[in-house]
Amino acid sequence: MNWSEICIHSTNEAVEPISNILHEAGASGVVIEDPLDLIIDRDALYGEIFELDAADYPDEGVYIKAYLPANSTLAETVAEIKEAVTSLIDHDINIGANKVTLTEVREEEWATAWKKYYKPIKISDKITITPTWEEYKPENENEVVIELDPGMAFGTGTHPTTILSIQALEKFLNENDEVIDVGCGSGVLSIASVLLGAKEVHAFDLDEIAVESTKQNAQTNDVEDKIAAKQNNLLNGIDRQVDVVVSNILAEIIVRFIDDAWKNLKQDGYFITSGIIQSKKQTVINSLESQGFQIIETNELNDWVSIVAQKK
Ligand SMILES: C[S@@+](CC[C@H](N)C(=O)[O-])C[C@H]1O[C@@H](n2cnc3c(N)ncnc32)[C@H](O)[C@@H]1O
Repeated sequence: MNWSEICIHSTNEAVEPISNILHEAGASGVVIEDPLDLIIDRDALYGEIFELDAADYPDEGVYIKAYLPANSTLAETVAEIKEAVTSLIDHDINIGANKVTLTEVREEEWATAWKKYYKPIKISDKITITPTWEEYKPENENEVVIELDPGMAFGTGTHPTTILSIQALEKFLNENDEVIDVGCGSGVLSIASVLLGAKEVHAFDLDEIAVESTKQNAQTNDVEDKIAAKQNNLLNGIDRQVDVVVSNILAEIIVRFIDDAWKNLKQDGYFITSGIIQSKKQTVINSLESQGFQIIETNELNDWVSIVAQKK
């Protein structure tokens, strides 16, 4: 089969909603080409070296690429994608240049195109994420290794927002904690929570494919007995008292369920949020504080921010 590579020139802020639009349109393996990846000292930060070619990257903004079957409905699919992306403006999301290009690619290129970016990555001193198809030998017996095949779900573990979330989990999660993961995607944060000592995790995602991916990846990592994954819209209808709520979703979505996160947390519990673009950081902090949360710390990677808040 022939495939077409769709490339959308947009902004960091629009990466997640556009990735969702592409997935919903049936695209496979979304690749983000962010020029900041060229500057960042990956070797020092995560012990991982990528072979990146500057020619693949825009001067400003990011390229979001995905692969669509080049069949008779391709033109309609691309038109729908363009319309959905443009309508993000109505949600106050900056879509930047919003230039869409289409290139035909051969099947072999498509199959490996996104995988070439996905290599074992050291998230912290303790945690390494490796794709299921790569051989990886832990450097020492304390290293926690998460094996992932995200398939069509978001969450290779390599995105800065996921890295920030895992680093916060490593710092604030205690042995035997109960955790809720809102917007679980591939299940990467749920699995990290269990491997860091959580007793049980309740993982929710609106997207059925993400729920399946979480279940599959939980099995691959032998933690399926500790992760209950379910389709759910944010925390609607959820009523439990946990130690940690973690959520890597856009700022616009986080502010919509801060009250539910508060209700579902024990006293002194932590709300770890990520997926927040720099310009929306203060909005999220203000909403958290007006709910009664105390901001414990904020962390930044590239243009992205994570916030750790505590129910006091
Ligand atoms: C940025 S991804 C994060 C995936 C993974 N947790 C990670 O850190 O890599 C956000 C996820 O939130 C999900 N999501 C978006 N809106 C949602 C909603 N209203 N309720 C539940 N999940 C939602 C998306 O389907 C997507 O899987």
